[in-house]
Amino acid sequence: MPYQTINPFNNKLIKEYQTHNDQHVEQALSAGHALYKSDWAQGDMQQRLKVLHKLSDIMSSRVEELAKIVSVEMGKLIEQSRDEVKLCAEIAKYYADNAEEFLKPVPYKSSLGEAWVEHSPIGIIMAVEPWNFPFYQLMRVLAPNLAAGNSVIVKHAGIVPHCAETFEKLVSEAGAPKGAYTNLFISQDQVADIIEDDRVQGVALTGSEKAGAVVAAKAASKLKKSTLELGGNDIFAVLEDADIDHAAKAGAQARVANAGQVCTAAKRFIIHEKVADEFLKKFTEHFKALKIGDPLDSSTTLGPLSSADALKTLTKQVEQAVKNGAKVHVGGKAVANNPGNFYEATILTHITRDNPAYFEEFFGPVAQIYVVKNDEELVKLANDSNYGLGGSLFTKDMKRARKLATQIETGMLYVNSPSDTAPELPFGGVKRSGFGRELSDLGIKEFVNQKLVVLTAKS
Ligand SMILES: NC(=O)c1ccc[n+]([C@@H]2O[C@H](COP(=O)([O-])OP(=O)(O)OC[C@H]3O[C@@H](n4cnc5c(N)ncnc54)[C@H](O)[C@@H]3O)[C@@H](O)[C@H]2O)c1
Ligand SMILES: O=CCCC(=O)O
Repeated sequence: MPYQTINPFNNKLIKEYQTHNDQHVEQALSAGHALYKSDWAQGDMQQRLKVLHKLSDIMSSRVEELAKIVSVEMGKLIEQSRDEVKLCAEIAKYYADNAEEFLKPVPYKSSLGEAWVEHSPIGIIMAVEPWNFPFYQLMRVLAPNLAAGNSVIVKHAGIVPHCAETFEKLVSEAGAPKGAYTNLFISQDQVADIIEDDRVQGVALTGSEKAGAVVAAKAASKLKKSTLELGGNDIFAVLEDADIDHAAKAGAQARVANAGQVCTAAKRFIIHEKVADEFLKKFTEHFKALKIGDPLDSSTTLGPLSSADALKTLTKQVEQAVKNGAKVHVGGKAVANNPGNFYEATILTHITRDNPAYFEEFFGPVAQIYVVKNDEELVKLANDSNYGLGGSLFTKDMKRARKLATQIETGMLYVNSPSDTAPELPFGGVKRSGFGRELSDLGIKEFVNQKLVVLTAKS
């Protein structure tokens, strides 16, 4: 697998990276394991939290430089890249400030004696990460695991090596010792070898269903725990009492942010029939007003897809959807005569259940519109999905919103806002969107030994 930086705005190759061989892999495993056995991991956690504080400060002070690396490498609009870097700094600070509280021993009342559960590190965690948030995905794994005392080895996506290398340098500059965080430019076979190694005790993957199934199966074959953050086909439901101006604007943003390449992007718009025409009209206006261009130009509102392959996949998906009866309301093809990976902001209607598009995740600026008569139909359609990641719901009736939120089968649901993320909120899904949680107190407890100690009456 090549590791290359190609600017998606013009498809110019910027740099190719040398891959790591098995000797490099062994060095990473030895360093990570030695660190896990050392006072760094087993001793006072303050030394680790200090590194996270420093990492947060470094990222906060270098937002512009880091954001530019993201935008050039995978095409994210510069303002969104800045937000990603700031979010990383917030996550590092959040765990620096809260990890001690999260990992303090928890007492249990028991007739057997004084009992508590303490939290200790377990060893090396192998992380496999995607390109769509090339710093944030790394921070979601690094921050809680560094705080907990686990060593992290990362295989990032082949199209974001500059981000991968830069993040490793940032962690090192913040004072993390050798072995705390190692980036490897390796193949899928090497990932499998690492997962097999006894020094590795956990596997975290964010990416596609296909990659998740392979990597989790490998982890399971060696009886190792994994967390999977996979794809989504999130709903964006608009009820008849919603503020339609607000919903249409938020919906457009929720579909096209990061050029639509977000796991929790709004993908299936489910609109109550009484407001469907009004919503579609306003939503379409927002799509038509989008301006494609250089992600580094702050007036651009729709950037390129991350790679030529991503553009090819999305183009095929829309063609296939149309062949199976979907109607193109607006957009519907790659932007003509452009050297970059641009796809038109697209709205599809008339998608029936026998259309493959009904169950597929479209990783790009393509919205699907469905119209329903009532809440029962809404819930049925929302839950008729193999995925269950996030979703959002627009209504003024909070009683109805609470009821619907409970009925919809997802790991996350936002009312009157697009899906969002924050260090203190658990992130993850159900069904084929994966299992386990990142961020918050739940995220830091995925890869720790929750060890019971009992001082019995005989002690
Ligand atoms: N739930 C979440 O938090 C979340 C976040 C971001 C992206 N995603 C999902 O990720 C997908 C898009 O990302 P992608 O196209 O880069 O996904 P991908 O699965 O192709 O790649 C993700 C990572 O897995 C690696 N990989 C792929 N197959 C592998 C294998 N067999 N063994 C080892 N490593 C392997 C890739 O090289 C990359 O590093 C979408 O489905 C999106 O919804 C989910
Ligand atoms: O693509 C997945 C991550 C998106 C998010 O955390 O907001």
